[in-house]
Amino acid sequence: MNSIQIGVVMGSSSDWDTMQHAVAILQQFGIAHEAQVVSAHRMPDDMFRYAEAAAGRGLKAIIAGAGGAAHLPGMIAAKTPVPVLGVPVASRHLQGVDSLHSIVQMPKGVPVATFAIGAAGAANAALFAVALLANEDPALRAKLEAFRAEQTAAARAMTLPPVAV
Ligand SMILES: Nc1c(C(=O)O)ncn1[C@@H]1O[C@H](COP(=O)(O)O)[C@@H](O)[C@H]1O
Repeated sequence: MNSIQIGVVMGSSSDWDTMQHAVAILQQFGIAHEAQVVSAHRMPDDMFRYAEAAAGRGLKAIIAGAGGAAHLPGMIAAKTPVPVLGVPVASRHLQGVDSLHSIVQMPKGVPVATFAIGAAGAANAALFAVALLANEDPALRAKLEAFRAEQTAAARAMTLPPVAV
């Protein structure tokens, strides 16, 4: 069995609607991954254990999504040298601007690569992880290039409706 390469964690099961878009991309590219709830606020000891074990387990990157006071990606980054890709989940009251600011404003020395708010950000975090892995994997690089080519073809095929005014 392939060892797990990418960890996907999120602060709550309520983040799954967003974070499943990252997992869907990893599945599409056949990347061995895991997905689970890990909260810095609600289960800090578990979060520490997850982050401390990540490098030894061979994880190549961790995609961490959280909403509101989104400390999870930054706290994981504080405890592991494994690259952390942060996904701001849209929050109920501030639409995810709070999540974005919480994740992106890391102090110098502890980076979190921060993506857009919501599903597109989650998908892009996974595509970025695929691109990292593809540096060392020519077959995966070819799959990524095919994905891009399909996307280009779809964009070129776009047409616009007639003017409606
Ligand atoms: N931001 C964090 C963390 C954390 O950063 O450790 N743990 C949970 N949460 C966030 O709280 C929001 C509401 O969670 P609930 O829906 O469970 O109340 C979620 O978006 C979650 O990511």
